[in-house]
Amino acid sequence: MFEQIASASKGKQVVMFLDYDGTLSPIVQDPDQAFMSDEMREAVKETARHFPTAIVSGRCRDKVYGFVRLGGLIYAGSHGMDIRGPSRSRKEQKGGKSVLFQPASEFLPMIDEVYKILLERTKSIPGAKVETNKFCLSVHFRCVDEKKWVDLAEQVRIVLKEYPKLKLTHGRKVLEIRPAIKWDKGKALEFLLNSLGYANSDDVLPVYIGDDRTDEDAFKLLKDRGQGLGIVVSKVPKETRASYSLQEPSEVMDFLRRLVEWKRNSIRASI
Ligand SMILES: O=P(O)(O)OC[C@H]1O[C@H](O[C@H]2O[C@H](CO)[C@@H](O)[C@H](O)[C@H]2O)[C@H](O)[C@@H](O)[C@@H]1O
Repeated sequence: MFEQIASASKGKQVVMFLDYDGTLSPIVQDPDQAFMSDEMREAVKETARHFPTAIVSGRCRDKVYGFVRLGGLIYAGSHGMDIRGPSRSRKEQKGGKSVLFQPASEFLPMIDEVYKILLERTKSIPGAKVETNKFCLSVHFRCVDEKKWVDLAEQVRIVLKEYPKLKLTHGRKVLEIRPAIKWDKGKALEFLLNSLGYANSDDVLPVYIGDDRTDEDAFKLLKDRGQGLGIVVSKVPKETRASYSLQEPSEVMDFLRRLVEWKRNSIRASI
């Protein structure tokens, strides 16, 4: 797989897009403890030194930055609804100037309201956890007894009936609530490519690595563009629009290291 990707990227600018949970950090029971290893941080840091790199997460931007703790990267939180991205002007980009893009900002009061209601509604279900990700909410059931999953989903459904402008999606043992706007990780990827100046460029190779259903929107975008590569992180074969797969975050780390090494060698060879 690596050789195929390296050969596809010859003469092209690789732009790296990385999901966080399950891709850079292993899945753990407590979402607040999903730390990334120092080795992975180093691999991401080196990746960002060699290629434009963005973290695209369901978490809110501040939270995912709190886990990654690296400058020089683009951060897109809340499934791409909270982007601190590069300025469109090359001059400003060089000066490190960034711009905020938040297409769902009008939903903030509604999301806050629903967060409070869900906290109240789910507090009697042991193990249930409601997490706010600024423009989105996550209702976790990883630590809920399987017999109670239906009850929890029903509580969420009842609440959302009153909020038709919000929609429900599913992730890894999590129900995700977000504004029903046409915006997802795929749109965020496209937005970032445009912001980086690669809107209609043939000599760019976006690479997106992710493990969850919301990452499929980004894999689809790449397929539809006929440009770039999706890499799904999964231990088991699953239906996906990604072209390649890695089994777990440690393999993602090895892949990033190899890519950096390959880039260094190609720079050396060209001198
Ligand atoms: O887009 P991502 O960066 O992958 O974020 C998706 C969700 O990830 C987190 O939940 C998942 O990881 C947790 C920690 O390993 C795990 O406990 C949980 O079961 C997983 O669903 C995060 O907590 C969510 O808010 C994100 O939406």
